[in-house]
Amino acid sequence: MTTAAIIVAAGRGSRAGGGVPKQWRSLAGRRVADWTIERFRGQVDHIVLVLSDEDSAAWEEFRETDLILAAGGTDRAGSVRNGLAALADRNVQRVLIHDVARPCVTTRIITDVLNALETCPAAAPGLAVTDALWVGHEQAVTGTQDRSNLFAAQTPQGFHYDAITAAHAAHPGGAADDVEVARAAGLDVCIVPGDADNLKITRPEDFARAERIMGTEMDVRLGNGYDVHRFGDGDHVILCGVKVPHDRGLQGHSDADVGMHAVTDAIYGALAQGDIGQHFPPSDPQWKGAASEIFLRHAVELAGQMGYRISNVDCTLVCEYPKIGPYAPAMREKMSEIMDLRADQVSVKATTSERLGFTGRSEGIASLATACLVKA
Ligand SMILES: Nc1ccn([C@@H]2O[C@H](COP(=O)(O)OP(=O)(O)OP(=O)(O)O)[C@@H](O)[C@H]2O)c(=O)n1
Ligand SMILES: C[C@](O)(CO)[C@H](O)COP(=O)(O)O
Repeated sequence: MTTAAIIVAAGRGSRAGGGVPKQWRSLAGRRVADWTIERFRGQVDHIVLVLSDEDSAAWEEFRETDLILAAGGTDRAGSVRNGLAALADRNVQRVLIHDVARPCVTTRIITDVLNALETCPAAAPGLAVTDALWVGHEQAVTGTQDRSNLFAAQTPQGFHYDAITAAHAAHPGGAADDVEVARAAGLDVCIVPGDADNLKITRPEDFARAERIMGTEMDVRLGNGYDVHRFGDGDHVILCGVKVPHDRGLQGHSDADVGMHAVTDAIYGALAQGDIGQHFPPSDPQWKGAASEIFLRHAVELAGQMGYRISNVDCTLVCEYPKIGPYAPAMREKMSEIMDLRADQVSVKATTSERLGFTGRSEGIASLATACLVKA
């Protein structure tokens, strides 16, 4: 089952003011769009970002990433249609459509919408209206409105891809959201619980509220990892996923990738979920000679399941030889690919121990790592 998210980000944010469209303004240290994109990483297979032709710097920037880009339409629905078209050859079954202006969306909401799509052709978060509702005219109450069965609509709104694509193609226009488009095509829409914190930044004061939400929910975790492997016979070592020629090999039950083991343990540590030995016991013959990326992928998956995203990882290799510098870029690239991070979120560096101790005598290689995880 292939799942995609379409983040519509082509609006001008006229009600929010501020000189630049709201999605490019800063919120708790990052741009609104960066927060929103981050929320969907690890939750879906593809992310489409719909951008206005006016935002040329964003086109330049995001062209270099794994995001699929699509051009904005003249209204929100037009942007959604272009986002759907950008997925035409990706064999997508489920699609989530989300406002870039809702950066506080939670993993819980995304998961609930996806789970609801198992049984419903469409599903979306709604917030039951709790305030009394009035009808007003010229600052005077002219009537009241029964609030029972009323919901405030939120995003991401989720659909079966073929059904919502057909629904948009058939719709005459003017819909407030994709649920309205889906219902016009006869699709049943299930409501999952929304969240008051999943606000859409619309007016200038919404930035302060979103910052407060970000601030209160910010859960940052650090973990450290340390590992040592002894030199033995061989003509290469595997370090951070890269084969490095050397006149000795590293001994170990798996491929003895001391760097990747330290990074994996740092992630387990941040999650307070033990260490590699607990998850992949050395006594178990199935891990004999195993590629260490199996362990790292497991730790990353566990982080996602627990609702954390990896913000950055820093790994230090301690050895006199082999020289790490020439291989460090490939190591960063390999580990960033495994962890689904950008290369600038992964650091690999090395130091000697001035010929002191077991690393100084070239009896083995040690590695230390730190991982920073943030509640997604
Ligand atoms: N032509 C458009 C219009 C809107 N949107 C997106 O649709 C969402 C709707 O939220 P809204 O608050 O209406 O955004 P804006 O249209 O940017 O805001 P405003 O109406 O204040 O200009 C936003 O993510 C916006 O970027 C879009 O992708 N393409
Ligand atoms: C789709 C939406 O977020 C549902 O609440 C909303 O309708 C889009 O924003 P707008 O202010 O109605 O344009």
